[in-house]
Amino acid sequence: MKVTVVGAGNVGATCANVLAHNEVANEVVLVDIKEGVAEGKALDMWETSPINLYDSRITGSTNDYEKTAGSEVVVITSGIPRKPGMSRDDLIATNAGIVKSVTENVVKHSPDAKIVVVANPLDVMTYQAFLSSKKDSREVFGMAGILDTARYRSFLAMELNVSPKDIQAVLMGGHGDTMVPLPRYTTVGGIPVTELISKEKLDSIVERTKFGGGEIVKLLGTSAWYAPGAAAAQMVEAIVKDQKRVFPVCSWLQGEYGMKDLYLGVPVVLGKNGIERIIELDLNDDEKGLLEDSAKSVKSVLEVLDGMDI
Ligand SMILES: NC(=O)c1ccc[n+]([C@@H]2O[C@H](COP(=O)([O-])OP(=O)(O)OC[C@H]3O[C@@H](n4cnc5c(N)ncnc54)[C@H](O)[C@@H]3O)[C@@H](O)[C@H]2O)c1
Ligand SMILES: O=C(O)C[C@H](O)C(=O)O
Repeated sequence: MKVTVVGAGNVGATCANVLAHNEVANEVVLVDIKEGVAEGKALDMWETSPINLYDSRITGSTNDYEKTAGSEVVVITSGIPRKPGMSRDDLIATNAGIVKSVTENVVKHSPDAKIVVVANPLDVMTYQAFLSSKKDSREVFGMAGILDTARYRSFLAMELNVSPKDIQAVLMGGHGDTMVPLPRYTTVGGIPVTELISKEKLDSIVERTKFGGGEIVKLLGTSAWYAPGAAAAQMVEAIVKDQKRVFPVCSWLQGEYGMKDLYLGVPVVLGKNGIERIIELDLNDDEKGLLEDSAKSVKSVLEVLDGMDI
């Protein structure tokens, strides 16, 4: 079973490495537009197989989509990352065209693939892939919620000095600074987090989470890749192993949460058919207000996309 990762940069290469290392797929194909980069990184990864003891085959290709034919899942990471001082939305002018052409090539060779979009601005790039793929919306979705929730969970684990494994949380909304971590749906080994931490501390962790991407950009001069690559690989694993994992995923809403014709992060069941079910939580008025603000922010970027000639 084959999985393709398009974009052999920081996120794509990390994702491919996790997929091969964890034997999620027996064939991983890495594609990039830059001559030799995907081949070189794939070869370097394959040379770790005798050390790390895996046998997933990993190969690279410079823009030859024939090699991706018949992929079960395709992860689209191709696109420029932001630099300090930029917002994710500033990337739309370059990335919309890249996502469009890559999606068309992907679908031509793997018409049945589930497509996981990673390029930013995430919610709008996922919509672009949906438009360009002409596929069922349950088969085209975006990765952001697993990453954002992981940041939230990791910050809580540091603060409480507990294992991150024991922290469960829900985070919804767009992948921007208006994302909505939900303390009411956050538990530590089954205990509501609000019983273990002061409101002030929890509020500051929620704020840090919302700006978690920017925190890394400021430190590195480019955006994160270890956690994003691992998060995308976790989505691939849920699909190819039909795990029915419950994750926040950027999904096409058709009335859920009172929203229509919009990609936004919501909890879903992820399995072999892609998004198998959207879970609707009974949000309180404050939570609904925050989700609506986040949707508004995504819609303003969608308007930019609508005005573009790509
Ligand atoms: N959704 C998320 O949570 C999340 C997290 C991290 C990064 N991102 C986004 O993912 C994207 C990639 O980030 P990165 O750090 O890996 O960037 P990067 O610059 O390291 O890698 C991007 C790669 O895409 C390739 N590329 C560009 N156009 C292409 C095309 N038409 N076909 C194939 N390959 C092409 C480039 O050559 C480059 O190797 C960015 O848009 C970034 O903002 C999203
Ligand atoms: O912050 C970015 O620009 C990249 C990504 O969306 C992230 O959250 O790490």
